[in-house]
Amino acid sequence: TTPCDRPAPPTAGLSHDKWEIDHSELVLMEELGMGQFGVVRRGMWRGRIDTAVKMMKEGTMSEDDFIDEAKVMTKLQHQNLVQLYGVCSKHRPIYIVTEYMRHGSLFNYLRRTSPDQLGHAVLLDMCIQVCRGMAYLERHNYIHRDLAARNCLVGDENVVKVADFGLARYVLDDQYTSSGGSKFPIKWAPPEVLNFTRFSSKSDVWAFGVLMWEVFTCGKVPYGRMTNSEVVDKVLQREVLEKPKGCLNEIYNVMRACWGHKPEDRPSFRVLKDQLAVISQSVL
Ligand SMILES: CN(C)c1ccc2c(c1)CCN(c1cccc(-c3cc(Nc4ccc(C(=O)N5CCOCC5)cn4)c(=O)n(C)c3)c1CO)C2=O
Repeated sequence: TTPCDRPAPPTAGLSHDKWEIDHSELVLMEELGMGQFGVVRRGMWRGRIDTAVKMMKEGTMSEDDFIDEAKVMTKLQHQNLVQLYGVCSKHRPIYIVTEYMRHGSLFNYLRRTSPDQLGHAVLLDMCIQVCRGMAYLERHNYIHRDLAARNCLVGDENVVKVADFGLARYVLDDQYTSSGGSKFPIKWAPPEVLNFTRFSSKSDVWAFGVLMWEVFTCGKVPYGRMTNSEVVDKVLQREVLEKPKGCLNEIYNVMRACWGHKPEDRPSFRVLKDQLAVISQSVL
């Protein structure tokens, strides 16, 4: 009998775990930039699906731990999260294959897009989209650990999605992972992270407040040219970022709520989402 008549053996498909992508199904294209783990290129998957492919540079990532985590990450699905499609882990370098976002990072998009195209309604909507993605992660007890405009991506019609959530745990470069390191995201870190590297969804909320400041300044660098140790002193002395020029008081008040000194002083993303929706409907 032809094989298609016989029912597939129960093990069919299990050998190829569904998060495992076959190299032969990917056609690599132009470089998109350089990340924590090395080069990222655009890729075409199965002839028609636009993807971004991170090619893991040796020694940049704890690979086995990540491959275990990839199973969990592929299950995190939301319209404001950059979707992890899967990994090519059968040989080195490992590939991480995700959804492709045409306009690149939110930070660069804010800086290169003219101000008249970025009215306050658009800026607030971008913050609301990031907040929706983060509220989904919060609901799934998933901590980003490096939320910032540089780690969000922009698609068509000003769609914004949160990217690279949870990857900070797999970076091997201790200049990035230790709070004293030159690459640690000090300007997005709350007091309990500066003092004890105690990450939580409430430390993500602090970072979200800084991301809102980045958005409403159209891509300025928080605390300007201050050194990391100057920023640490300011934050521990409860000084916060100033109101962006022209920013509505209601919107700045939300940023300041995200910068509550203690984690319990800060709202959850769930509460933030509702607060931002009210502002969006009433004043804009
Ligand atoms: C540990 N943490 C927090 C990490 C780990 C790795 C990475 C990051 C953080 C963030 C940076 N990063 C990284 C590096 C390189 C690419 C991507 C990256 C870039 C994309 N898209 C684009 C599209 C266009 C352009 C572009 O060149 N332009 C210029 C012309 O006008 C349009 C925009 C750039 N990127 C994209 O879709 N993904 C999914 C990832 C990403 C994001 O993924 C990483 O790979």
